[in-house]
Amino acid sequence: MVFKTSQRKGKAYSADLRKDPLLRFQHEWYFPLAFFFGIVLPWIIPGLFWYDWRGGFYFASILRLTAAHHSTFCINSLAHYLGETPYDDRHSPRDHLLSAILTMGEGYHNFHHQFPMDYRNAYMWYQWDPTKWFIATCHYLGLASNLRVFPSNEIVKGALTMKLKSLKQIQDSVRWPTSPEQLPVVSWETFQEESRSRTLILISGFIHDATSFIEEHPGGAQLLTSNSGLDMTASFFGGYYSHSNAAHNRLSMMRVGILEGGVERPSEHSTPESQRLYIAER
Ligand code: HEM
Repeated sequence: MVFKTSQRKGKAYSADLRKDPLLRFQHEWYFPLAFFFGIVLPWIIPGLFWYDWRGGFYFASILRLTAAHHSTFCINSLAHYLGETPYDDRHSPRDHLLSAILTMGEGYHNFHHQFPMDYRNAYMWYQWDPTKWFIATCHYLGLASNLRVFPSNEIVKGALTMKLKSLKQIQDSVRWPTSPEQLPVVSWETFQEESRSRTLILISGFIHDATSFIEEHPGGAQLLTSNSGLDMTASFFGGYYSHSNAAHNRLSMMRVGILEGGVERPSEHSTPESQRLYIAER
């Protein structure tokens, strides 16, 4: 089972998925399961309970499947065609109310790509995606949990109780990245030592503490933990995977220090010969 990232280099770490017996079962039996649950089951339920075999086949099975597929396909066509790109114009996803409704939750697509963890799917309350309103309501009623919201869950709760906070309060609740002047300059030795007890990743001369992000990393925990104490600048910028602007924003909030000299120091044991061998092995 290989989970490959589309059009970009690098593979997501998927050992955890491969270990899950339910996922393995689904992967191995994908086509029979899709046929049974997508076509047969919705067809036979109206037939067995209401003796409506034709209605079950045409409406519950085929029409429902067609509508579900078309709304899914809208994400890759309409949601990348209609509307504006207010959060990032480097990529093609766009924000539009029509596609927000048709795609059932992915519609404010530009926002969604920039802030994938934010289930509101837009910044201002009047832009909120209809299906995300549903999720937010469930969350507020205690029926959905463990949702991560940027900038803060409180804003969703406030809006739902019709007590919208002022823009000033919203701005205050956002966690801004630490500015370089506030960060300590750290020696290579200290960086190495500290990276043994927590996950510290060096990117563009900044040391980032990714410990609290490990479980959330879409590329897998292992790519962070096994690279603690290393300079991952090239990997982060496309050598392994070209991260989105959203990822760059997340990264800037994890800064804990600046490396003295800015770049990884070559190991004292590193010789031109050993470097050649290392490259050949990989
Ligand atoms: C603290 C540093 C890092 C942060 C904050 C971070 C954040 C993210 C985020 C937000 C994504 C989702 C896609 C996107 O928005 O681009 C992502 C995906 C990914 N990251 Fe990272 N990342 C970090 C370090 C790394 C490193 C060092 C590697 C590789 C050695 C890596 C490999 C990947 C891969 C392969 C994916 C794609 C997963 C997939 O969708 O299949 N990341 N990362």
